[in-house]
Amino acid sequence: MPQLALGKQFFESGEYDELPPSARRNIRLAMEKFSLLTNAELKADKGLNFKNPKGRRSRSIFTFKVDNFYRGVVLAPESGDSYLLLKVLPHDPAYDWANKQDAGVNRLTGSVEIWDAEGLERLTPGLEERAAPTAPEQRLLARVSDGDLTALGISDKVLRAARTAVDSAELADIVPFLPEDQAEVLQYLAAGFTVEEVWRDIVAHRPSGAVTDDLDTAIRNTPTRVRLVSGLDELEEILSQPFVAWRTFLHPAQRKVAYKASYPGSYQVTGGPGTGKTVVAMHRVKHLMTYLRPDERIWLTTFTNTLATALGAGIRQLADDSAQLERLDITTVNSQASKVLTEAGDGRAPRFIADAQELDRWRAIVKDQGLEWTAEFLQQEYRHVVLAQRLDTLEQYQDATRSGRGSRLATAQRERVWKAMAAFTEGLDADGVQTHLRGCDLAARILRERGPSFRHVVVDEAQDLHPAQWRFLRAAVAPAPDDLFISGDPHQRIYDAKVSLKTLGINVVGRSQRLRRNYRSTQQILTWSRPLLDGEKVESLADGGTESLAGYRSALQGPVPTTHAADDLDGELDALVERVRDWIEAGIEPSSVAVAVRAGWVGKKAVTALNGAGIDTCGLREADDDTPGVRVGTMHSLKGLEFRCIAALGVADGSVPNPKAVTPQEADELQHKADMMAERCLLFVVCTRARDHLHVSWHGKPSPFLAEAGIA
Ligand SMILES: Nc1ncnc2c1ncn2[C@@H]1O[C@H](COP(=O)(O)OP(=O)(O)OP(=O)(O)O)[C@@H](O)[C@H]1O
Repeated sequence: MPQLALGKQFFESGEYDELPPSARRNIRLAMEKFSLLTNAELKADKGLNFKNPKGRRSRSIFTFKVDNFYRGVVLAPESGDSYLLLKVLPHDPAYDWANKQDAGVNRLTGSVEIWDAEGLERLTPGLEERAAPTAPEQRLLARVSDGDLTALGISDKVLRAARTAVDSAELADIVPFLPEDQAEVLQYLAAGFTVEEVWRDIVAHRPSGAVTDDLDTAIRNTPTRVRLVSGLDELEEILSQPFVAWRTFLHPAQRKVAYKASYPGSYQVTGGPGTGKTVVAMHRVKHLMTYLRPDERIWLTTFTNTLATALGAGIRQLADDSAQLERLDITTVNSQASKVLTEAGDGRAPRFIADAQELDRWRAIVKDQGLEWTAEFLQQEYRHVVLAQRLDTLEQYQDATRSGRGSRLATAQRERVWKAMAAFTEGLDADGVQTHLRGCDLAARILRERGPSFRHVVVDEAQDLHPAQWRFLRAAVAPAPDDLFISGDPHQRIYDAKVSLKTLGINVVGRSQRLRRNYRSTQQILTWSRPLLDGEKVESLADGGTESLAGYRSALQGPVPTTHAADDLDGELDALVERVRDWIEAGIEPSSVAVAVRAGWVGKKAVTALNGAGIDTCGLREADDDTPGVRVGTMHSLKGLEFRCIAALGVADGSVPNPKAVTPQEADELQHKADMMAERCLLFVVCTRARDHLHVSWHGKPSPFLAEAGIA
């Protein structure tokens, strides 16, 4: 029985979803024939019109007729009866693509490799010429011997091209032409990893099978890039859903984490922006759902409602068993806490106040009690000391270490601060309102009494959770194998939330994995954005250590981000309109473009300017997938999202960092540093939301973050 298979290239191109229904139907019919006929019969079939392209590099790559306009490209090894569908393209591009590709077997893992051999061969002599003035021992991979490269699965032709690279940027030039696994090894070596580390962290995790020259065996050996199809029913099911590569092709590091049978306790996955942490969290949910016992439930949680909605949509693409899905709750931490408070109270949901209203209350208390501290100071003291450590009495507060706070408070002062705290909470209770964090604290206390409600909790965007929220999470699930699965990135901490998970009863020591491959943004966007955080100490998610972006890279290529220094706001808005118009005229959907601003009033100006130029816009928070128009929103509202194009507007001195969000150095040195770091991370988060294009602008002096990064 022939083995049908779909290649990652076929999913990735996204072109299948765009094909007319008649072409899609014909692809299904062709695949049906593949499943019925022998290799020889297929090649003789008139309807399919199997053709080996004239300039082909591989004897096993064929094109076949889908209809008068489209042709499919398939790998059909002579040695067997497997058919790997690689692409469906219009007639000429299909031949062009098929002509350039070669197929081989990775000498280390036995997996099938398809690469742009024409491009690689065409480029290599020119690269050698370019590299000639640089002595071989000064080139990028000089410290790695040919033997080691070969042992890591690098083939001779790739080795020859890789040896020409003098720096990572030059290596990036050839990456798009290389077999994926080999490119990955070279990128890690280029990032400074040793041969042993690459072996241990990358190569050893790859699925491997018998290494033969036989492409038929190799196709079956490649689960990370090939989806084997068991029969026509399964094919029908796959082709009837929209194509999303992450659903099928996990990186070995992602698969290992998501589908490990069980962890003896909590587990943590970290990684830079776009490394697929959310994808892994969703696959983990799928895995856990399969093993759920009757009466058990899973809670998948994240930071904002927008992200929770996106998680819901993602999970439904991944798992379609409605009985399983009914046992999954997807809510933010705050709304789950609200649910617990509602159930425990009189059935009415608590009324939450926003940060600005909270600050107004603190201002009133400062005035009433004639205090020497600012409202901001008291708000932070309440959040970072009192709520963080769950202090209930003055005695506890007097004894508390105020780590992270840069100002000292004497005993008498603490007494006065405590009086302010009491006035604050009494005021909330008297008015029947609640802050979200206090709500989480109360909900955690209720659950500790009542007992946990979930068997597993999976947390995404964990870096911004406050200790009170962590206590609620801890109380929601009993300590047990696979209790908490945590995913987050400390480089994206934009709300100054630091926790020691261990002291909260969550232990991930020895149970964590860092992901390094970015699937979202081009390497150019990563290379541009990384210096924003270079040299900064980024505290890890769990316990005091530090986290780094070592080895963080992307296989995607695109244009270098652009900057624009304008004389005034009007000039900056003109440049924004021009850039957005260029993107749209190049065929990018307006809804895939986002404009990020630090201050709301700048957003309004951007909307007026874009609308005035005939470009529709819509507020980021109000938009759903179907709302047309360019998205405009605050930098914070971009958290966790992604867009093909991002324009960051107003990245100027005096706006980024936003002085209102930064405690003055003289008021509290440590808090000042923490606030600055959160603002720095915010800019990093915004830049790394972009998939293809990034545009950053300012007028007046550029943001000091850009200046320090050597960008402006
Ligand atoms: N194995 C994969 N194959 C293809 N695409 C992937 C894979 N893993 C992730 N992606 C894609 O990469 C993008 C980023 O993934 P995801 O949102 O999970 O990353 P993240 O680490 O949670 O990002 P961030 O921390 O920046 O919010 C998404 O478009 C996702 O579909």
